[in-house]
Amino acid sequence: MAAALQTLGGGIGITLHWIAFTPTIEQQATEEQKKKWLKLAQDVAIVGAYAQTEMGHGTFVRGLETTATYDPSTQEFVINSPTLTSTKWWPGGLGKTANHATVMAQLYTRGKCYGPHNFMVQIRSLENHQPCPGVTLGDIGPKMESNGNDNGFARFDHVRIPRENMLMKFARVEADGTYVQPPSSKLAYSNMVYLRGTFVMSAAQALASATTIAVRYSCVRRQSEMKPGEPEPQILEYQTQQYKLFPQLAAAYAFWFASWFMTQQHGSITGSMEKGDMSGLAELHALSAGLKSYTTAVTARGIDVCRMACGGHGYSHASGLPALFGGAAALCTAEGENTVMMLQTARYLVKCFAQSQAGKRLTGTVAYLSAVQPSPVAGNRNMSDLGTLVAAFQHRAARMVRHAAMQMQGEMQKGKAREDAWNSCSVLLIKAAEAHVHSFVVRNFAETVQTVEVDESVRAVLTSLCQLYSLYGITEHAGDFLKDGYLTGRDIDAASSHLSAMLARVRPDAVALVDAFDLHDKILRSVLGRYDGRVYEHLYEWAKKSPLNKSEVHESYYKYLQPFLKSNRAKL
Ligand SMILES: CCCCCCCC/C=C\CCCCCCCCCCCCCCCC(=O)SCCNC(=O)CCNC(=O)[C@H](O)C(C)(C)COP(=O)(O)OP(=O)(O)OC[C@H]1O[C@@H](n2cnc3c(N)ncnc32)[C@H](O)[C@@H]1OP(=O)(O)O
Ligand SMILES: Cc1cc2nc3c(=O)[nH]c(=O)nc-3n(C[C@H](O)[C@H](O)[C@H](O)COP(=O)(O)OP(=O)(O)OC[C@H]3O[C@@H](n4cnc5c(N)ncnc54)[C@H](O)[C@@H]3O)c2cc1C
Repeated sequence: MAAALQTLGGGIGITLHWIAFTPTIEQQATEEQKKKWLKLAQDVAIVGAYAQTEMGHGTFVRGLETTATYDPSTQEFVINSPTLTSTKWWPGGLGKTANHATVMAQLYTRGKCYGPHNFMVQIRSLENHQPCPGVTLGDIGPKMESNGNDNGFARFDHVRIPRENMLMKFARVEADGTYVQPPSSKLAYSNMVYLRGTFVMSAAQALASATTIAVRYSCVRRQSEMKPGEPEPQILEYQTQQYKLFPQLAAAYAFWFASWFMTQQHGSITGSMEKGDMSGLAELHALSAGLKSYTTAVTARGIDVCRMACGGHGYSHASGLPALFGGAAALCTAEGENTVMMLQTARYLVKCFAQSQAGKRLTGTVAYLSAVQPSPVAGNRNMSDLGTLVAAFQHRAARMVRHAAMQMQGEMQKGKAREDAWNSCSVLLIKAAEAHVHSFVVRNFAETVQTVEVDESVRAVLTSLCQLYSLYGITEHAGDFLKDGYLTGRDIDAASSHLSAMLARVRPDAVALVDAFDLHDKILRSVLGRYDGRVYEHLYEWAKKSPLNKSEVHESYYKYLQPFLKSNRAKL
């Protein structure tokens, strides 16, 4: 249904109805409110947008300008866009599709502001789809990609909604205007944590799609001579092609397994929160923010590597890769801009580091920060052993977290305010947080391949993929591992040669590994990645359907080229 609506004809965007609007009702509405709106949303009897971001603010939620002012005399909230920059801007489906929106607005009652809260607002008539009184709507215009989705704008001119339209599972406003505090002010942000977690799977799926396309095409495409006089080889026989694609393939599996962990963590921690135990919220926020940032950034870069590995045809929309890249690029900005998200993870790590310095035993994804020895133990390590590789990534992350935190402490000891010290160390903090997430992904990958219930021959292939992913990470970031002598130059050389061996080891299983994603041609939408491998015939058919080929001589010839040529000839 959603796909049909989305493809029916540009301008219909129902994605956010499913991934943001409906989950917000599920997570932030009272049972009473769910009875009123949840089934309507699930049955698509209403279509919703998640309207949080404004023209002037996306990252800084506490800086949002839209207001929801409680009027006890009528028991209503007045939703208002006081400035141009308060115009809601970007929400998917807001421009032309949605007739409802959850609107994030600064809640005012009894003259006091209680910060951002979510409100259900009907924005279009259910009869004729015209904007409701006081509501101005529109599409924000063409974007880098996903132009079938009507990301829109909305302005509210003192629009009145019933008190009951404030999503009140956590915080409440009583009929007389009394504000009732939530267990945590951050619970209003809970759907962002959820959505960031789902982005890890979106990233895995996007990278799985791109590697499926590029690996399959690399088996169809033959180019050049590896040895004089021999037939042109499949381009996947070139080690450089394997070095481009197999680390991305390994990352797709790594992120797929990380998303399993994220989903399990989200379920267990939100389950505890339902019972009033908020202790897991900070770790859940840090993990979802870090994983979202890390996986989407690696995926966007990885898709472009796959695009380039397909040569000219990779640059054609026939490959499906430019669209995938555009989508994945969106994931780097949407749902929490990647830098800001990684800084959130860094904030948590600095806090945990201080706690471990004070003697607290750390648990969860940061437990290793307490356990890792500060002094490196150099020596000839077995760089093909997964345990050795995991330990190396954890040592690197612990060292970088410690270094960033100590730098910050040093800045504050010099008299800098905490915020200034934070800002002047934020590049170090970002790198430390990235190393932390990278070590989590490696550890989780290793634990998954060792425990997942599969045939031993499959486990062997997955283990090689995990070694490849880890060795690639070590060789790409060698300096981090060499810095304190934890790894030696000989270790790095050993890692490089093991990596080369893993490329050759994975080669025979590469097609099976991408086929295992089980991505139908209809999902891949790629001539290069077709399951039947009949690329060239379908590339020609695809090109012939280009709108430019509707006429043999395009109208632009008569309008522009012909007079231009004629005038130039007349000058000869
Ligand atoms: C095999 C099957 C395959 C099938 C398919 C295959 C094919 C598919 C192929 C590809 C698919 C994918 C590719 C294509 C995709 C194309 C689609 C394009 C995208 C579509 C989707 C877009 C959706 C986007 C929706 C949105 O963007 S909604 C708006 C999102 N906005 C944000 O996220 C705002 C970010 N900002 C913030 O969250 C906050 O402002 C801040 C940055 C966190 C700062 O907040 P604040 O100032 O209040 O906090 P701090 O002062 O920094 O910290 C105070 C303490 O609060 C804690 N904190 C902060 N936030 C949270 C939180 N959320 N939860 C808990 N705690 C939080 C913080 O840790 C501090 O705690 P302390 O203890 O340290 O004090
Ligand atoms: C495809 C797409 C779909 C979207 N869908 C929705 C939707 O459905 N609903 C919705 O509400 N929103 C949506 N958004 C908006 C999205 O959530 C915001 O764009 C995103 O949160 C980033 O905020 P911003 O645009 O204000 O960027 P900014 O925060 O202005 O980022 C600009 C730069 O400032 C930097 N920066 C900002 N703050 C800090 C800081 N504290 N420290 C260091 N650097 C900082 C950033 O790192 C970045 O480099 C969508 C966006 C896109 C691209």
